[in-house]
Amino acid sequence: MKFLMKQLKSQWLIILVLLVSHIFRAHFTLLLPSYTSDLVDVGIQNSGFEYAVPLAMNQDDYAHLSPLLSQEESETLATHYYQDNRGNYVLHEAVQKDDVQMQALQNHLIEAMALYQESDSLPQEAYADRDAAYEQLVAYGENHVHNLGVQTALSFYRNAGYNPHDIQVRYLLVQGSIMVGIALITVMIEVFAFYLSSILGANVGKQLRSETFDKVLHFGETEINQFSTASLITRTTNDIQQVQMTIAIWFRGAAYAPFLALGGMYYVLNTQKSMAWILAVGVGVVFGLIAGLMALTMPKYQIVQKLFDKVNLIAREVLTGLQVIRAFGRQGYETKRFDQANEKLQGTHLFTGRVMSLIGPTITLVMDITSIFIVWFAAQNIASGTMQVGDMMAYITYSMQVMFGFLIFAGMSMQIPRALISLNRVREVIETSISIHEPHESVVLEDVAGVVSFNDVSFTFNDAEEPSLEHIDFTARPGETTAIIGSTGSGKSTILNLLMRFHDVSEGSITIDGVDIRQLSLRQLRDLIGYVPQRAVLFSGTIASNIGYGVENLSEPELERAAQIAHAEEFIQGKAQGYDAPISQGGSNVSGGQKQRLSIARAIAKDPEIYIFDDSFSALDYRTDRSLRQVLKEEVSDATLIIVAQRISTILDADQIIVLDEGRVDGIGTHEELLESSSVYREIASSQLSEEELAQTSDANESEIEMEGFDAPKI
Ligand SMILES: Nc1ncnc2c1ncn2[C@@H]1O[C@H](COP(=O)(O)OP(=O)(O)OP(=O)(O)O)[C@@H](O)[C@H]1O
Repeated sequence: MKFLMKQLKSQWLIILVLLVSHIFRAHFTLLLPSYTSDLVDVGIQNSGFEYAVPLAMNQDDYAHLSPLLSQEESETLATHYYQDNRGNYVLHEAVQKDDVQMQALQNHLIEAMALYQESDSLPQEAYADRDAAYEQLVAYGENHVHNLGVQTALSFYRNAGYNPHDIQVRYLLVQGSIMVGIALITVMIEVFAFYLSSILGANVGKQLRSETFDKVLHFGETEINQFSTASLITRTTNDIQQVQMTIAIWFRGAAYAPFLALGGMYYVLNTQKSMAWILAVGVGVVFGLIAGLMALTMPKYQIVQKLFDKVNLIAREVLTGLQVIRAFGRQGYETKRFDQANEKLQGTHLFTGRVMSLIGPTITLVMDITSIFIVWFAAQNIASGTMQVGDMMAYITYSMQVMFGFLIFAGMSMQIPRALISLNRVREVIETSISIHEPHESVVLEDVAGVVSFNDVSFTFNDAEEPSLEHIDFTARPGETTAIIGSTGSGKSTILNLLMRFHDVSEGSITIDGVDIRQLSLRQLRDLIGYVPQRAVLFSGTIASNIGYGVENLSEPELERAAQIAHAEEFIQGKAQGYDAPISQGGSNVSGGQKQRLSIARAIAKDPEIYIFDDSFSALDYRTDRSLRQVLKEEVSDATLIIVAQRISTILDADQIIVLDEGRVDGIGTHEELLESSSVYREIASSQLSEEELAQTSDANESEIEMEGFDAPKI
């Protein structure tokens, strides 16, 4: 939650505007039912007559009304009406158009106007005792009194020779236009709120994506392994998408619902308090239903996310290993494995889907039953004169809006736990503490020579029990080639990864020109090194963009030089577009050897002080391997070369060879020295070279095993 708040904090302005627009939207939405009520009660039932005030009356009616009027009321009539040429008493236009004056006049005349309707049924004595008679009328409710008054005004108007139809049409038109206006404003606010909530979701999504991406870019191997690449991809895509969608939907609907529900309740309580219990029961039942559904589905939603991970994992594994699966004829097995995971996911989805499909009809039923109760009790109130038909209609609408508000709020809030699971997965990535730290105060190396020293270095992986490297001690000097050889899993790549600070040493230290690499900024350390990984990685773009990846604005001659040294020029020139030939994602449109050459050219283009090659030559044929190293040595004669290799022929001419055996140094020396001193080295050498070659190489005459007739390219 704290994390969510932090993400939302930066969006406070959008949230504020959204909430304000929701308040306006609820306000306008809640205005409509009372207009509908007026349309029925005034517009239809009372022919558009809003006030119990005669707009006009003939002399007879005036005479009949007079005995019911007090002295003061008679004076009021006299001042507000004038006599037209037919002798009718007509209300002044200005008063007719002024609601305040009409209301005041109505307050003044209502008693007489209401009693007038009843005058035929009232005994003469009661007629004379106006107060007592009026009290009898009020007992039926104010609505009843008002209706009687309006009926009097209406009949006076007719008797005076006017047609009330015009007034009714005018009233319906005005009210209708206002209602259309309100509806339009509501729609506009709604569209605006939709737009804002989408922006809000998209902003938070973008924020999370860039925070995750930035974080992952700083991850060391340890953190990558902790999450796995597949999971990191799901977290940056699917999980963030889930959070983004929930935020957009929640702020669009759920944030609006309380305003609608509370506003509706206010109107309900203001109209008919006595019937509020029906609504309370309805809302209670809706809440009970939703709580029950949540209890049923929520645990399943948690499972869905995990099952989704599983399906993702299998899908990724299958897609990346498609060739192997086909080669080993394991399609059937993989299909079954995928189907199992997929069916589990489908089963869980079906369960939640079925439960959710119940929600609509059940809630509609509850709402309908509530409406029936409202109509039942309202009918009694209408009969007793305390309520009008239009009021009942408005009451039903308000009640439905209240229930709907609660429903939307609860229904949409059900999405939150799901989104929180996703948000938590994203938070884990963003809040992971990175094991490789920048130094507090970095040392800046100048005039770097490139002397790399491993000083009694040991290293244990986080999740491993045994150390992968123990007491590694050697120095690689500029102008020299240091080779590292050893069996699979002996720790060769780990040594290079420690030098790149993909991991930090557990014990001992690694220095460059005597400075601990942990004191150098990561930027400077990695700028000093040209790294060629074991598996060449290319990026989508062109050949030129891949070679120039580590350098800004690489000049054309530099680009060509790097390609020449890496022996990539020939195949580049063979392409119609040359250096501008496209490279597809992951370099899938070039061969393994070509990929490796481009990867080597990329390191050379950086012109670094230290080169590290992690078994980078094994994808090259023997000839190219030899020639490339020869040219490289000539061209970058001042640099420190560290080469990890599996092939003895690759390292025969190295100035020093470090033999690794199960994470320990078994021997350091030249080829000839090691043949003498290291049994491990001898074993590797004898497994790869013939007796003859061994004898030759031990005479330090490696050139004799060179391929004949091969010329290195001229640089
Ligand atoms: N992320 C890891 N977590 C735990 N152990 C690891 C991890 N990566 C490598 N190891 C272990 O560390 C040891 C050294 O691995 P490393 O990759 O350095 O060997 P290598 O000599 O480069 O092997 P190869 O020649 O096959 O590439 C191995 O025993 C390996 O199982």
